[in-house]
Amino acid sequence: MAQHYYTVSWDQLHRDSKALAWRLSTMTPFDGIVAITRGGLIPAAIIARELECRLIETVSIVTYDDERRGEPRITKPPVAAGDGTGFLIIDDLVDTGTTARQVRALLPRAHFATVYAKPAGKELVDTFITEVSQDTWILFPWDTEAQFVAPIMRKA
Ligand SMILES: O=P(O)(O)OC[C@H]1O[C@H](OP(=O)(O)OP(=O)(O)O)[C@H](O)[C@@H]1O
Ligand SMILES: Nc1nc2[nH]cnc2c(=O)[nH]1
Ligand SMILES: [Mg+2]
Repeated sequence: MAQHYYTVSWDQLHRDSKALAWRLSTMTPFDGIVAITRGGLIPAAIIARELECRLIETVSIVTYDDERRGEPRITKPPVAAGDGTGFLIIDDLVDTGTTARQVRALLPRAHFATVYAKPAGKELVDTFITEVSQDTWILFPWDTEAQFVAPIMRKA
């Protein structure tokens, strides 16, 4: 289990994804975006809007079951991105780099960007915005919901 949690709100995810779009805007135009599902879908939608890119391809890769990492399985390869030339790959984060390695092998010539990155995987991506420590688990807005929390004194 992770030592720390880093909770990302919808608002923060939007802001961080937009910051990534600003950085990528100096590298445009891209012919299309490849979103790594599922986590890359929402960042990819935000970035596609900012870069005025209307061609979105997907690659489906399953590596985790909650916080447990397994063997990566490609359940849908990209079909319209060739070797990746001119394409931008978007994922929510890179952690160990397992997913990134698989996708890079499929699309070696694409530009790879993530919103968040951990040290073990950050060398595998070309551009990212925010780094968190390796022992931190990022909780995305789709992983969480607001709920009652007991007062500090009651918990003690
Ligand atoms: O660098 P890694 O150690 O490979 O971890 C990063 C990957 O893990 C998560 O995907 P996950 O497999 O949980 O699937 P999901 O996107 O469908 O939630 C995340 O969205 C990245 O794609
Ligand atoms: N939600 C989430 N999925 C991950 N997959 C690999 N690392 C992480 C993480 O920190 N958060
Ligand atoms: Mg993913």
